[in-house]
Amino acid sequence: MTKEEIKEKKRKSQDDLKTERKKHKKDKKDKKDKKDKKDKKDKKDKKDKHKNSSVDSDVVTEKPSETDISAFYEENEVSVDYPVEKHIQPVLKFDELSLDSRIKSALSVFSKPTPIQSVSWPYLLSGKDVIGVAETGSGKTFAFGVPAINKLVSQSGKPKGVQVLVISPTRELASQIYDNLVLLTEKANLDCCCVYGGVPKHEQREKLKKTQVVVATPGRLLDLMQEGSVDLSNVSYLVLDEADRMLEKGFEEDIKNIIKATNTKGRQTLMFTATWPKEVRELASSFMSDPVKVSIGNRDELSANKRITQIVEVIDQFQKEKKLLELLKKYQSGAKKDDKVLIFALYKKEAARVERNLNYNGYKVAAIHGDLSQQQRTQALNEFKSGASNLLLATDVAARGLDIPNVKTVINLTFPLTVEDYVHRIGRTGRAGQTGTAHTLFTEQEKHLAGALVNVLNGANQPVPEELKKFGTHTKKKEHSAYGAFYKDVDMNKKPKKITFD
Ligand SMILES: Nc1ncnc2c1ncn2[C@@H]1O[C@H](COP(=O)(O)OP(=O)(O)OP(=O)(O)O)[C@@H](O)[C@H]1O
Repeated sequence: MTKEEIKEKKRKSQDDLKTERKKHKKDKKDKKDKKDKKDKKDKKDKKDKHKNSSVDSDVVTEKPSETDISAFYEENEVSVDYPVEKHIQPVLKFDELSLDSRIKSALSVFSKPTPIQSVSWPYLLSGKDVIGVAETGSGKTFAFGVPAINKLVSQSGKPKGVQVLVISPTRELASQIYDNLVLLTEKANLDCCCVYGGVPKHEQREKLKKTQVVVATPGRLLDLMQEGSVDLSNVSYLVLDEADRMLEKGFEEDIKNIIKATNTKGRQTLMFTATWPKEVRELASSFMSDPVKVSIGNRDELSANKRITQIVEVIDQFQKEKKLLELLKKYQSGAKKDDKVLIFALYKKEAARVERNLNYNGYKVAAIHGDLSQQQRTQALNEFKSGASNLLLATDVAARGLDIPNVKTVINLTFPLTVEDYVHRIGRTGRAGQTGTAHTLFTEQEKHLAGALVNVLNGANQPVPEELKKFGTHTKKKEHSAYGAFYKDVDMNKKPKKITFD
């Protein structure tokens, strides 16, 4: 090849490269334009979708403006999984809702509905089955509770038999839901009864004879059903609170047996939770009829409350208890000395050891775990709620649902067995619009959960420590949902052990 030919070839290949680059740039631009166009269209569709949603005149008395609704949907990242033509507009103020005046008066302590209440109430009041997914501490108890009691008071005459049943995974949570529902039933001259294990049955049997509303943990409820002390055949409003926990494989049979005993034809079924993993969705739908799924925030991915500052520290597991003492100094000294701190351990043996160690170091600590009697558990929780004690040590029995005022910090001394449990645990702070901090000690033992934790941190715009990234960011699929918060040793080869609620 002559020099000229070589030059010509070089020039040609440079031209080719230029054309290639130009083409690539153009493709990229086209792609971007296409995406922008699609985003614009999606946004428009979303707006139109809300415009198209109908007002159910029976449940909504006043119509909020379309602009208000669009702004509300966007601000709260509301998603309603239901055919557009069947959508019902949300209620943005209590006044917009057609509710019994006694129930309205019980709500007057609040200024307006929370987003999950705004969106789910119109569907619930018109008799629809609803799956409600919203962050921890966002008012889900009244979201399902208000329509339940309103349904009872709308009947002519005093309703007979148990008509509303709420199932909850722990005794403490059942008791808290009961405390909330009683605020409504008392006003409406109805009875509410709470049924859970660890306390004598006699009083519960007596109350069951005349109540219309029951809040229960599954174990004790089944026990009372088997001895014939409760008839669920009139239950026409059934709620699974912390629904994903209640649908885990180890609990499936108990829940099926309870649901079978309810009024299967005319029943309205509700599932509420802050985490809705794919694994439970199919089973959930088998108990529901044409459900509306309402989510607040982007809840298709596991996500934590964004008002919680999440700090994750990767440390050697033998350093954990020393580190805990440092953290308590950090979170409970000076101006913060009376701040409430909740510490999570994983196993009850671990909790008992840490409790001794904290007492030895001069901390007055209340504790809730499975080795304690129900009376001790209730007393510890009450002391922490009232502020008589500002340090509570708990296992995952306290991870879900508990609404304890002013918990400033959650410390995860040992990481839970699932990242869903992590989201629930840290959700004990930052409730009802407040902020909070979650400080988590992460060790190599939990490295298989690192990827999922990184996703949760990223999703809430929290810093991800380099040491955590080193464990790899792949997410391990949950192999069996029975290894939840109440499970002891995780051996993936073993058949899942049946977990019972009491
Ligand atoms: N409309 C409202 N406005 C302000 N606060 C409210 C409203 N409704 C309920 N709350 C309060 O918000 C707090 C949290 O409510 P709740 O315990 O029902 O949360 P949750 O969504 O069930 O949380 P979790 O997922 O942890 O179970 C409670 O103290 C409750 O009284």
